[in-house]
Amino acid sequence: MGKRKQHPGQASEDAYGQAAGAIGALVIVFGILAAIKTKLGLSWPATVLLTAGSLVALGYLAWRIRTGVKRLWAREEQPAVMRSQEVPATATSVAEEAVQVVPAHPELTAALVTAGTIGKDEVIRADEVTVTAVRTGKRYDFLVPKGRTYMDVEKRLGNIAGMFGVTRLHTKLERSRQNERRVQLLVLDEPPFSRPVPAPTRQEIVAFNGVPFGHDVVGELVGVPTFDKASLLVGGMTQMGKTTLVNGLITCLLIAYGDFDLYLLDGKHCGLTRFEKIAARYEASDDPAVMESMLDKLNGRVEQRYGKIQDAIRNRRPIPMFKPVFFIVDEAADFFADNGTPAGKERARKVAEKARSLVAKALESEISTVMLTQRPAQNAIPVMVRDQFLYRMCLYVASEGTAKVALGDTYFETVAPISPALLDSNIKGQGVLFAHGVSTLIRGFNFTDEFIWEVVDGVHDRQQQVLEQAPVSPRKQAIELMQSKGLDFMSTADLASALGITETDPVNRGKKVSRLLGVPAGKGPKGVRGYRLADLTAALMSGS
Ligand SMILES: Nc1ncnc2c1ncn2[C@@H]1O[C@H](COP(=O)(O)OP(=O)(O)OP(=O)(O)O)[C@@H](O)[C@H]1O
Repeated sequence: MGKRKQHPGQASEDAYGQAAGAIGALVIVFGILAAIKTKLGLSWPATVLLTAGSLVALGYLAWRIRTGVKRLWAREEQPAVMRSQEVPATATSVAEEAVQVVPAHPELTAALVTAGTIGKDEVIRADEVTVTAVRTGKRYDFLVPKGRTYMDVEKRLGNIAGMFGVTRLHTKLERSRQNERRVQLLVLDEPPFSRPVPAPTRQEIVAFNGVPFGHDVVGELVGVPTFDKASLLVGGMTQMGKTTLVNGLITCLLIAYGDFDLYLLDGKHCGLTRFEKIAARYEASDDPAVMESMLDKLNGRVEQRYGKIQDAIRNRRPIPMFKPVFFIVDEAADFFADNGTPAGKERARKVAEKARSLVAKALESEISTVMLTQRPAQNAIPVMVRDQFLYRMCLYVASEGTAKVALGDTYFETVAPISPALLDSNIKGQGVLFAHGVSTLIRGFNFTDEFIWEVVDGVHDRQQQVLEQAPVSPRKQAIELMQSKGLDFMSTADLASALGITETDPVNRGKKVSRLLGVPAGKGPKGVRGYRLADLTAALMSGS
């Protein structure tokens, strides 16, 4: 915008106006001073000085009032401005303070970051870590960062073990029931089971919640909550402790379950002999025909039990409780092998199918199978049988491939697997128990003979009491007769005459005897039809 041009006449007029205004103002000032002089009676210099001083003082007062009011206004507007500037500064200082007050746990943070369990920008807070010294190592109790869970640690347990300078075998992980972020990690400072742990007492076994299989790496009892609806396959190379483990397991079952029917097939001939006295049937044999006959017997019991379950459902009654039955086979692989002949192959096929059926049907009928094999080769136990086992255990084997035979083909894809090939083969009886998707390193019990005999004798005495107290019946009569004669087996013809059956036709006579005894006949030595003492006793004891 340009300046407006001024007219020359207008400038002289302005000067004239301003001079007139100045003369007017001087006259007014002179008048005011004269009035003050007259009023106060002062000399002219004093009047001028006093008036000038008063005007300066008034000006200063006005300036103070003005700046005071300005400051007041400014203070009212200030907080909003301050807040926007101060908030980030305050948050930063709190965060800095937190980092300073709660430092990261250096060992765990470094181990978990490098193992890939937590991110590089995450930490394990030192105030959320407790480290306790245990007998054989250290137990770390800590919380993983928010947004992570126990599973993140479990998935990388092998890598974490490596960060601690040990192997997966040296670690044990436990989760909390209260908090998904809580982790209890045990890190052993020496190989597992380097020191022997004494076998548990009867009281400790009774107090255990379930059936104990062995000790874990810190010497605590480990097992399964129940053997109902479950079966177990145990693999491991020769002389690794399978038979000792299963002897311990039977002893614990006798204590935990009290009473059950035990069917033992001792392919090793002397591995399970201690329990013969109380077994419903004990066979020391590696003949597949013997296995088949036991499977027939047990599958018969399964059918009987299923019949009772169906009956109960049809008649809207509660499902009956059955006496537990355990079928334990040592050196099981021998029974699935064939001798190369067509007949041998056919028998092997039938044995495999019957074993599969038994293990599969055990779920509802309370008949559990335990099989041991020292030959965990791919085809030693048919896949259709292997796949049915709920619980798996593998002692030392030379390779991961053989471990898969016992633990399952997909075992090494499970969470935190333990490789049985890494076990120290000099420490007998240790193995990986895989139950309900969790792997635990355990060492089976090595009970003294005295302890096992004491448990067996206790069970035998109880069995005899039940027999004595049973009401008189043809079955009881047959048992007493066979016991008095010291016989394990009696032909149908002999039993018929002892029970007063005069029928001469063998078929009708057989039917009558079977009806009286409530047990189907079987074949004895030399193919003679008749009854086993063990079968009659088992039927009397179980009331079936
Ligand atoms: N938990 C254990 N503690 C101490 N020693 C044990 C343990 N388990 C097994 N042993 C010892 O290891 C040896 C082999 O045990 P066992 O006979 O049970 O092995 P196995 O695997 O059944 O052998 P095989 O397959 O050759 O029949 C035995 O001398 C036994 O005393």
